[in-house]
Amino acid sequence: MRNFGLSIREKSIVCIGFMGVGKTTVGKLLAQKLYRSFVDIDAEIEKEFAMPIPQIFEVYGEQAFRAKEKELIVKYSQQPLNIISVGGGAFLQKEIQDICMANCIVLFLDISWESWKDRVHILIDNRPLLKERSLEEIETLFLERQTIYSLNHSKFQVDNFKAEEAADYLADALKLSWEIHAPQPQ
Ligand SMILES: Nc1ncnc2c1ncn2[C@@H]1O[C@H](COP(=O)(O)OP(=O)(O)OP(=O)(O)O)[C@@H](O)[C@H]1O
Ligand SMILES: O=C(O)C1=C[C@@H](O)[C@@H](O)[C@H](O)C1
Ligand SMILES: [Mg+2]
Repeated sequence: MRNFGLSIREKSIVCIGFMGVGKTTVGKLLAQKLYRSFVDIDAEIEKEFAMPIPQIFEVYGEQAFRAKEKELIVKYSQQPLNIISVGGGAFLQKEIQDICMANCIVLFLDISWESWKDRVHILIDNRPLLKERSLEEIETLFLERQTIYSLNHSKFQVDNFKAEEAADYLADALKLSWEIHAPQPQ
């Protein structure tokens, strides 16, 4: 699908960031506030394989997971008016970076390591890449991934925001930027 000519208000918004930062939680709330469709790529992948992510990794391997991740992001990023939450590793793939940067507004949800590490216990069961690692190794992965996420159009620091507050702030900021970008009446 070609989407040349989408205005900034029509472009889909892609939420990127480390596992557990809140892409799914905040992305879903943001979609409600902006009356957009919400797409969670991890959930779409689970639907396609008809099994949860840890099982996909076990049965088909990470490579098959990454291939499906790319296929789905290519599809949804070219549609207008979606809020798309991608998995924490999606932006490691150059083709995904390129297509999202070209077609969408890429929003990096950032969090400090200090805040993130308090969440590890609620995340570990469903994230195969966390299960294999010690806390020190997860911190290394967290820091390495920061470079990947630094490719974005906009960044929001979630540390001191509840999910609902973050979504409210982002919805207001986006609406304001759309007003500013809109052609002014003569
Ligand atoms: N702003 C927040 N404050 C506190 N907890 C939060 C916040 N946002 C999300 N959470 C909690 O953190 C956990 C992970 O959130 P979520 O699943 O949205 O992360 P994610 O970025 O989508 O992760 P993944 O990359 O693995 O898909 C959930 O239990 C969620 O309730
Ligand atoms: O950071 C990652 O590489 C991942 C994050 C999750 O959202 C899932 O996409 C999967 O567990 C891999
Ligand atoms: Mg998620």
